[in-house]
Amino acid sequence: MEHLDILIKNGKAVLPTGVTETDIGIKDGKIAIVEKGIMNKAAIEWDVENQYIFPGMIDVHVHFSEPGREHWEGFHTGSMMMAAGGCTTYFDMPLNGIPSTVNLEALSTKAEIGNGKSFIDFSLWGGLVPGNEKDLEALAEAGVIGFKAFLSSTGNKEFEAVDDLTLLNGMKRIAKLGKVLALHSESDAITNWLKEEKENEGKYSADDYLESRPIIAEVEAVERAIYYSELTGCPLHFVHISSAKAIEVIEQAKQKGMNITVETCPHYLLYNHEHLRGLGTIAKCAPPLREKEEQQKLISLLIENKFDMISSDHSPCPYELKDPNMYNMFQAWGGISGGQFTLLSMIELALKYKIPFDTVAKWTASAPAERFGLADRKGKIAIGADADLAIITLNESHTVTEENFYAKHKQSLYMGHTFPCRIVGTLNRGNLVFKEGVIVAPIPNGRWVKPCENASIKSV
Ligand SMILES: NC(=O)NC(NC(N)=O)C(=O)[O-]
Ligand SMILES: [Zn+2]
Ligand SMILES: [Zn+2]
Repeated sequence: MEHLDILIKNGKAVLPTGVTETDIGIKDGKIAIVEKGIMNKAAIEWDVENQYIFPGMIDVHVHFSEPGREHWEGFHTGSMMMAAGGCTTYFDMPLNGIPSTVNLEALSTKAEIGNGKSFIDFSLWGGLVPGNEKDLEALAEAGVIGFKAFLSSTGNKEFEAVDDLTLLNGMKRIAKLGKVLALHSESDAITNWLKEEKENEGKYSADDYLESRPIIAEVEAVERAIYYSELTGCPLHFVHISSAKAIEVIEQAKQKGMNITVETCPHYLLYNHEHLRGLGTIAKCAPPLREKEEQQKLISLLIENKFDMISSDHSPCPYELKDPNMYNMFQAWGGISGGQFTLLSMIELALKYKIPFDTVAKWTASAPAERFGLADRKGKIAIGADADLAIITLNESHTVTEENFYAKHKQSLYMGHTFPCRIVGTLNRGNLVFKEGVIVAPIPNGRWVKPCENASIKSV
C-alpha cells in the first residue's frame, strides 16, 4: 500500500457533489485518495473530525503593491494573510506596484519576487493601458492569467484608465490571444464630472462620495463594454459589481450566449453606505458601498446564483492614506483591506441564507479555476488535483483583531467583525502553511501558476 505524506482523517469534505464525510490522502503535493477509512500509512496524520475541508480559495482579485510600493503590501505578508484566510492561490492585479504589470519585463520581475516571497501559489494579471497594445501578446505568451483594464481613473498614475479606442483595440487583440479581459466598470466621464461638481461646491462627505459614483455610472460602463465585446468577440470578466441593475444587464448578455463572467466582493454583501457614514475612510472603495436596499438586492442575487465568483479586491494602503480623521472623503485611498476574510464571509452568508457549501466552493474555487485555465490542477477536491485545502470549523467563532490579521497594515473594515467559523489550517500543494493561528511553513513555498496551454477559456 502506498505510503502517504499526509492523511487527513474524518473531515467533512466540500466536494463538487456536496459535503461528504471522508478521509483525504496526500502524496507529492497532490490529492491521492478520497475515501472513508483510508488505511495507508502516512508521515503525518491529522484528525479533523467535525471540521469542514474546503478546496483552497482561489481569489482572482488582490492588489499587492510589490515592487515599488511594498510599504503598502507585498508578497510576503500579503500571502501570509491570504493563507490565514484559507486561500491557496491569488491573482495579483497589474496595478498599485511600480512599475505596473504592463510589459514582459515588469511581469518577469514580479514573478521572480513572488516566487521568492509568496507562501501560497499565485497568478499574475497583465494590464491593458493606453499605449501597451503591442505588449499584450508577449504577456499572454509568458503566462498572464488574463488582462485587466480600468474604465475609470485608478487613483495611481502608473496605471492609466483606457480610452474607448484603446479598449476596442485591446479587446480585439485579447480575443485573438484567447484571454479574458477583466474590467473595473465605472464611467470615467460620469464619475469625474460628478466629483468635480462636488469639489466646486466644497462637498466632501460620505454621502457626497456615494453620490459621485452612482449606480448608473456602473451600468453605463458595463453596457458599453458589452457592446464592445459583441464587436470584438473579447471574453469579459466584470470585477466587483455593486448593483442589481448591472447584474441584470450582464445576465441578459449571458442569456444571449456571450462569454462573460462576473464577481462581487464580500464587502458589498456584508456592509453598506451606513458603514462609510459611521466608520469613515476605512469603508471607502470604488464602486462605493451601496445603500442598504441595494445590499439586500445583491444578497438576493447571490442566493439566486447570479454571481460566477467572489473575490476580495484586497486593496490596502498605509495608514495615513486612510486616516480616519481625514475630513475629505475624496482624498482617502479607495480600497478595502480584507483579503483574509472572503471565505469566512461567504460561509457566514451561506449559514445565514442556507446556501449549500458546494455552491460557496464553486464561487471561491472551481469557477475561478475553470474560467482562467487552472482547472487541470486546481479548484476542487479530486484525485490528481493539487492538495490545496482549507480546514474550517463551525464550532468556534472568529473575531478579527490586529493580532490575528496578517496584513502589513492592520486597518480593515472587518476589524472587530465576528465570523461564525474559523480557519483551522491551510495546505498549499500539500504543504501545511497555516495552522491554529500560526504561519507554520518554514519558508515561502508558493509558485507562480500559469494557465494551461490549451485552456479553452469558457464562461462558467
Ligand atoms: N487601484 C486600486 O487598487 N483600486 C481598487 N480600489 C477600490 N476597489 O476601491 C480597485 O480595484 O478599483
Ligand atoms: Zn477596481
Ligand atoms: Zn481591485
